[in-house]
Amino acid sequence: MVKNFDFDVIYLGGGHGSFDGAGPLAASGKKVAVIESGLWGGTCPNRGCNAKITLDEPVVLQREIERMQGIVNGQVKINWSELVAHKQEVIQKLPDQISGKLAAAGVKLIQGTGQLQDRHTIEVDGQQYTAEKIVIATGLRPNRLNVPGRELAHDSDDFMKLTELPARLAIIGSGYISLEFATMANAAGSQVTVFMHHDTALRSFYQPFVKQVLRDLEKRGVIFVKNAAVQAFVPTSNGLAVKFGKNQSKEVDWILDATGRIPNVEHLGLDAAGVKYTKKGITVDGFLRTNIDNIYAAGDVIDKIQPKLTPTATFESYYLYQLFSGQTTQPISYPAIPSTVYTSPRIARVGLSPTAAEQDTEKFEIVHNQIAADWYRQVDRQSAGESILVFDRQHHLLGATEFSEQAEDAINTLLPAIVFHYDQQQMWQLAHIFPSISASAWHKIR
Ligand SMILES: Cc1cc2nc3c(=O)[nH]c(=O)nc-3n(C[C@H](O)[C@H](O)[C@H](O)COP(=O)(O)OP(=O)(O)OC[C@H]3O[C@@H](n4cnc5c(N)ncnc54)[C@H](O)[C@@H]3O)c2cc1C
Ligand SMILES: NC(=O)c1ccc[n+]([C@@H]2O[C@H](COP(=O)([O-])OP(=O)(O)OC[C@H]3O[C@@H](n4cnc5c(N)ncnc54)[C@H](O)[C@@H]3O)[C@@H](O)[C@H]2O)c1
Repeated sequence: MVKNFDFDVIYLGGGHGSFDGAGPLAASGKKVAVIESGLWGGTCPNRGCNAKITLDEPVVLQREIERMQGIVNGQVKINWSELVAHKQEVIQKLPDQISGKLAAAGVKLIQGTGQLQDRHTIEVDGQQYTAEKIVIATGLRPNRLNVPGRELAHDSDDFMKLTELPARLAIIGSGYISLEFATMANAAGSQVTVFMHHDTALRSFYQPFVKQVLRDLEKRGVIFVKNAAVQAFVPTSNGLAVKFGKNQSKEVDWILDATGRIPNVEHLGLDAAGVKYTKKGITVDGFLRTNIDNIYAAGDVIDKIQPKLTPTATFESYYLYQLFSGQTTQPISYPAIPSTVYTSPRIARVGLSPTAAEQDTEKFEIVHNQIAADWYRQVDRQSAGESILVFDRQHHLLGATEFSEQAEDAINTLLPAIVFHYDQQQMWQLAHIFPSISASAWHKIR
């Protein structure tokens, strides 16, 4: 007997993990609903990528003018409150644009907090909706360090709403958010202290490049406290104190807890529906299916080895659209997912890392390039920077890592060579606009 459901597919959560696939799925004729408790579009547009990159833009400008001193004169001073207002202007239309596009494709938008009642039913504000298939795409939320005074610390969302920049900023952790926000706050004039859990930062990036980024930030006045062992946050007459190490203390005005993000798996009714999860997220198979065969997951909430980033969430969402619309019956096959830390200079990477390639130098060719040796990077006087390219012995590009002002563009342009395994002949079929970052980057791989 075929049961009649309200929808073919309901997505729980309205971020990239759902909307990139939900729209095309509805447009293909399926009955689709998306439930969102907060802002349409989720983390990336509203309190992640788009918001952050807007705050970063004056840093890029400041650094370029710094390098061009003498040719242009004067320093750039960042007006933080104007910058935050500009960021708000840039991002405030995004939720309506995203929900508008979904509605136009035929998706039913349900605003509210959803909870599974059973394997086919989700309740939102007392109303029940049923679907043949359900996709959980509820993302992550900031971790809160479990120390006394934890309520005195804030998260990245709070930081991006600050209309006044704190004079003295403590950042706990040394991952993506810590290093990006330390870069911005330092450039805008804050005294920044980063409290590191261990003695390394950005552990998934190539460490010789990370060390150069840290050295540059140190020269600019950022203090890094290694193996900090943060114990507590306490109010003082003049601000707040971070208690760390053996009875050490640092007084600041504001504390950013950037100690990672944890999956939104609680209060979703996962147990009621029998869906398995761990503290790293929802467990799925190669079809992004949970142990309950009509319930799937997508985006950051999945327990996975792929980086929890927007390109991964988008790829998964699009894969589920293809699976649900019958365009594929195959398990998901992830491409090489690139990532960048938006420090200034940035570090970007994709594919096989130099560290992995160094383990077998017979098998791989590793090519180092100095950014300053590239005439195009001399145009804006880039002196810091390096790229490392990894090839197989037939000269197929397998991986690329770069530390430079435009590392994200250099890595992006090389993606097809890695994903489609181009040979020399194919590489020469691409005639890039000259001069450009793409032309520079491809010049080094052919
Ligand atoms: C500060 C910051 C900067 C970042 N910068 C980058 C970057 O530069 N590049 C990059 O690739 N990635 C970046 N990321 C990561 C990126 O934002 C995420 O990988 C991406 O947003 C994941 O999308 P998602 O759909 O899985 O989750 P989310 O976008 O988090 O969406 C999940 C949605 O589910 C909703 N939800 C949760 N529970 C319920 C419920 N019970 N009912 C209804 N709705 C619910 C939430 O409100 C949320 O809108 C950044 C993240 C942060 C925090
Ligand atoms: N450019 C980007 O793509 C970008 C930017 C920001 C965020 N993100 C995404 O958001 C996620 C979360 O970012 P994040 O920076 O919070 O996480 P992260 O995992 O990158 O870094 C967390 C940091 O907290 C530290 N830490 C953990 N426990 C600690 C403790 N007890 N004391 C001190 N330090 C401690 C870790 O050592 C690490 O340095 C990232 O993993 C990424 O998926 C991506």
